[in-house]
Amino acid sequence: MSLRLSGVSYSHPNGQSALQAIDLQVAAGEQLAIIGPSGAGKTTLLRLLSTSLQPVSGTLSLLEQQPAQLSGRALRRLRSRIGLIHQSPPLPPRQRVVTAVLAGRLGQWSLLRALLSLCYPVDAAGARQELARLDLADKLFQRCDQLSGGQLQRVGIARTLYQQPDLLLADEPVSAMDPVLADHTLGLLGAVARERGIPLVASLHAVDLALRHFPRVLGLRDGRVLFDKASSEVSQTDLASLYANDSLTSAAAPSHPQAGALRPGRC
Ligand SMILES: Nc1ncnc2c1ncn2[C@@H]1O[C@H](COP(=O)(O)OP(=O)(O)OP(=O)(O)O)[C@@H](O)[C@H]1O
Repeated sequence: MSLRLSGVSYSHPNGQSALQAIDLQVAAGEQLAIIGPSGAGKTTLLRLLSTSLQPVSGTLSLLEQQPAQLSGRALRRLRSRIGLIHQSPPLPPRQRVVTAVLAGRLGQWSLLRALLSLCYPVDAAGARQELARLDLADKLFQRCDQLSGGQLQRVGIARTLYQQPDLLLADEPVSAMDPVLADHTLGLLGAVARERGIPLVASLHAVDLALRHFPRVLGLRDGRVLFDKASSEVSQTDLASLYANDSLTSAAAPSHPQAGALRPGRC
């Protein structure tokens, strides 16, 4: 099993609980979308899976290793095998796109090669190839601060694909893209994961994209798994329960008599 969580809980340092008793298993080659309302814990879960956070309780196993038990060096090696696509990629504004993409392999290169790559692109052809798959080859030598939000998101994706990870994670990877690009990009991520036989786990706000591109969907609400099933089995009732917002519904109730239609079980 590529990824296994047993009874995993996480609270932020200020005491805010974000995840409670999560059980989850994802096998090599599986593709899972995480959906749920704002604040449900989707980003927190992905940060645990990328080892940037540690569970406060429960056990987490990634690529057959338990991050909590690894030495600093072994943890760095594990991290170099996990690719996380960020909603807003943390790219230095003045950095050239080619350098940003090549940085995907910094964790795998020798110190000398990594330093060289920061000064001079050691594999511009490789970076161009990844960018071309995202229709961005013409931006190879442009600066990151000269790109749109959707273009930056694609540079972040090219960087993670260039990394060639064994576990592919994505946090709202297409939130800044138009519908056609979003569809193309999710199709590409799915195809890459399939070709390489690696797991893909992505959080998405666009439920239609999650259901269309992912065979399995996990609904997260208030830090708990509400459902985890084949996308073909996700019902309108599941979605109504997942996204029910009692405070918005009751706030709207006095002036909008129809607001009751938003309540679970009425859709
Ligand atoms: N750094 C932090 N410190 C304290 N609480 C946090 C922090 N980051 C997130 N939280 C809280 O943890 C919970 C889960 O947040 P998380 O960002 O994982 O949700 P999300 O499902 O990704 O939301 P969104 O869809 O809005 O991005 C929320 O209650 C949030 O307020």
